[in-house]
Amino acid sequence: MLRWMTAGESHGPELIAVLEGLPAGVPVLMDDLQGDLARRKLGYGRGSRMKFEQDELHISGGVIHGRSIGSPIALRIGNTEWPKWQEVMNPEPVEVSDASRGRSAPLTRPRPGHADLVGMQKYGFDSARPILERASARETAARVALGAVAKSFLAELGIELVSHTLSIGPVRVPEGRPLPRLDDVEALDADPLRCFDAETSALMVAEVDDAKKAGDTLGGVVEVLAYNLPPGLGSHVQWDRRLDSQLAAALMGIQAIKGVEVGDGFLTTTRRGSEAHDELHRTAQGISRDTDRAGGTEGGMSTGTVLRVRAGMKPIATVPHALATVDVSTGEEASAHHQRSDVCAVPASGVVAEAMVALVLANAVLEKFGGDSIDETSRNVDGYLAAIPEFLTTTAESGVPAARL
Ligand SMILES: Cc1cc2nc3c(=O)[nH]c(=O)nc-3n(C[C@H](O)[C@H](O)[C@H](O)COP(=O)(O)O)c2cc1C
Ligand SMILES: C=C(O[C@@H]1CC(C(=O)O)=C[C@@H](OP(=O)(O)O)[C@H]1O)C(=O)O
Repeated sequence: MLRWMTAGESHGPELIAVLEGLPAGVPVLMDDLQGDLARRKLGYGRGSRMKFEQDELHISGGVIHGRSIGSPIALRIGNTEWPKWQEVMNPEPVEVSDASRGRSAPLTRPRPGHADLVGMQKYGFDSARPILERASARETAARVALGAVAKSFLAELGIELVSHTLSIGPVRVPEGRPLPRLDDVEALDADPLRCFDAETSALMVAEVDDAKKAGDTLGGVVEVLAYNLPPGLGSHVQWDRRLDSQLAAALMGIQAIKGVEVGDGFLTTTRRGSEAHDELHRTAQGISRDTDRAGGTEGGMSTGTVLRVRAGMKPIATVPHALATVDVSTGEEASAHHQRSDVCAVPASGVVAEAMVALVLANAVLEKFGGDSIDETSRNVDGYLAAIPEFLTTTAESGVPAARL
């Protein structure tokens, strides 16, 4: 079983991440992890902090000479902005100097849509600072670094993940466009919105510009695809062993994600049964499906076709044209606090969603196949696949997916 956890505050000295249960022999390379951390900072519409803050990655445990050794992987991501925050966020009781006094002023005008108000009620604070520090999506850097490790494990087994942006606000990729594959990732990352359709991407840029000009923010939908999964990850026998339930929980666990769909999701509910499922056909290579409506799971198990999951992000809560709130220090109506923020962080959420899907899939692979070394896991996968009779095998190209929302 794979377990992971993160710690650290948005303006603290560093983020910490631990991944336990990874077999030995998995490549864990600084370049790969840094590469994904850099991808998470991409995207048109992000705020100024993405430009000046660096992710200072350290591998503190579990890796020797670029390969995992079976012990917990420990990662540390330093916040390069820490010097500015070390008085305000110091774990020791310290005197706050005049230079830091503005930053340490109590935040008493909670932002609707963020964790501020309910966090203050629940944890007994009269300032939103201790709440927003951990509620902030800065924490997703730690999860992306862990996800890069999980992706490396999956890649050793031939499993590949791609994430992309399907919509920003009302601007959507048109129905039916063939979806991106691993070869397209470089082009996707080069696109300002991580959208594979150039025409739609240009409209998305215009939408972000328009929202920014209006002092407003945007949400949208991202999709993660996983290619070359074996059939049978997850299980139908218990609610929490279903692969789709684990994917949904992991995606909903990303800040600001408010909906998850597997395959055609809610669209499926509008169809009749005769048009809702993926019919099976016999071919020379085994069993194939002409459609991919289910998105690669049936009965809570991977079917061996392409996995397709989507996550819907609400618009950023720190709206520059500040929302109405109540100042909790006076009880008076006020405008919510705002200094700076992203206009749109949907492309970054795609990279985070990819990391979360990678962690869930890596866990599901280990649950099914075990292995204390990557060679052992790999042998177990091969043995399982070889034992499936040819007439029951799902062909790799079954149900090639196309864009749908
Ligand atoms: C990558 C990413 C970047 C975000 N950037 C901001 C931001 O700059 N300002 C903001 O108010 N919220 C931002 N958010 C969203 C907040 O973290 C989120 O609204 C907050 O945690 C409350 O959402 P919840 O109700 O889903 O927890 C971002 C979310 C993600 C995933
Ligand atoms: C720091 C990151 O995202 C932050 C997520 C975030 C929020 O409220 O979630 C608010 C912003 O931080 P600040 O309020 O300091 O400008 C974003 O920059 C990051 O993604 O690395």
